[in-house]
Amino acid sequence: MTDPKQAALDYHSHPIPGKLSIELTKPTTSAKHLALAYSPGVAEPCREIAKDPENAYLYTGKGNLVAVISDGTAILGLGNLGPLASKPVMEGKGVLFKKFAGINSVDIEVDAESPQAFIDTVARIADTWGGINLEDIKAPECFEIERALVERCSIPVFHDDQHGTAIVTAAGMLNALDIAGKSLDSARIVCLGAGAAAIACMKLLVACGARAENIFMLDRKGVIHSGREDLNQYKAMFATETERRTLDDAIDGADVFVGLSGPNLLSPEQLKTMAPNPVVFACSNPDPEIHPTDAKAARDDVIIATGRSDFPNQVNNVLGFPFIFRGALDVRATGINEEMKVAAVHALKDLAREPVTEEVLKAYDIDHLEFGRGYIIPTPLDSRLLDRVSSAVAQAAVDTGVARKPYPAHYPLTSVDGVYGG
Ligand SMILES: NC(=O)C1=CN([C@@H]2O[C@H](COP(=O)(O)OP(=O)(O)OC[C@H]3O[C@@H](n4cnc5c(N)ncnc54)[C@H](OP(=O)(O)O)[C@@H]3O)[C@@H](O)[C@H]2O)C=CC1
Ligand SMILES: CC(=O)C(=O)O
Ligand SMILES: [Mg+2]
Repeated sequence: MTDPKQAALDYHSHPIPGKLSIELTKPTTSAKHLALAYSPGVAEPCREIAKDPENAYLYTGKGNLVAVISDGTAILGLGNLGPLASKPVMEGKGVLFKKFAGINSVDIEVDAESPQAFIDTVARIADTWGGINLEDIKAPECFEIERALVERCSIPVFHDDQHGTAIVTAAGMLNALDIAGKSLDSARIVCLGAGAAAIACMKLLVACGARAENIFMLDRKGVIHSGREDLNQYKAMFATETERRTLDDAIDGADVFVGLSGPNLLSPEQLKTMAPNPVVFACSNPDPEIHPTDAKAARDDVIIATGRSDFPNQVNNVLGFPFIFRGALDVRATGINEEMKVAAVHALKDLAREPVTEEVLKAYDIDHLEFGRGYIIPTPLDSRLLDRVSSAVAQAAVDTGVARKPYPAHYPLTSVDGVYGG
């Protein structure tokens, strides 16, 4: 059997290093072409953009170009390995942008000595892009970084680990609880992790109907409760009045576990103490808080999801960011607001309830898949996502007044070949 570690390294290094390259969109075979592409022809669009910056959307790739920017401080669940070590993940996000939504991207790994240095670096290059996807930046710094960049930039700035993850988690959670015969407004929720992804997920679950008083959030020191004096302002929003202190205390009787922390932190014994039909989203990458095989061995009524592509129920922001940016770029939205996020939640949730296509069955080499315990959320290889999520996001942008262009005439999108319309 192929060693998975070696297979992953080979995939990244052969036949050429890396996962992305840049293609040309114009002919370049003659001197005439070169005189248009470069000197002297290139001066004409330069003059037009100098007259009106909006012309950059007409004469350059800006409108379909997203920067994937990280400082490498929270690479998946691997921690702070520095900017360069984050490059394979950032290239990976670029692969997903292109494959699933036809969006070009460039990854940028910033070696910044402070959050302010990072903000200034990104703000100075912001006009180059149609949007900025911030990635794998640790909490609490990520919150101020995103806030400052949203304020300084006139294009969508979106911290994927916060909002992409939250959107997909909320969609999967609404479906999973429905299947379990429970509802978000009465579910008792344990969230292990209190960082970028965890805080955003719990905020969006509350916006979708969960009760803040029903949520126990934990960091490395245990339950975030009102008696703690070491909480930053983001954790403090989830401080509860409780005597529970440890994961053992919090998980007892809980309906839901959301893991956005690190590997192997939920034991089968702890899972056994949860309420009937527990919903477990063990979303740490690459290694979940509990392995699905161990979870199912511990109890057969569990509905389990992970962030990985090699198990059913992949709750991962790959289902969000490509299509959210597609919709936002196509109406030239100035930002990605709460209404656009909620629209994406419902588009994802609803698509999972439709019959699965042959294309998906083939891609996953299975005969059958239907809405239920083993299928709570669409798979990333479902090509209907492009239309469903992008159009919902674009419509919400138009409806809420952040779109600078009308709802796209070339929608619905049936494939990435159609993203330029025409
Ligand atoms: N499936 C998906 O789509 C996504 C999954 N994730 C996963 O979520 C995890 C966190 O990512 P992110 O939020 O970006 O990172 P952050 O660095 O912002 O947050 C990490 C959080 O995890 C907590 N944590 C770490 N180890 C433990 C532990 N042993 N016990 C309790 N809490 C712990 C930290 O606690 P403290 O505050 O005390 O340091 C911190 O609150 C990663 O594993 C990542 O792969 C993230 C985004 C998307
Ligand atoms: C999926 C992702 O973005 C993460 O684990 O950080
Ligand atoms: Mg990430």
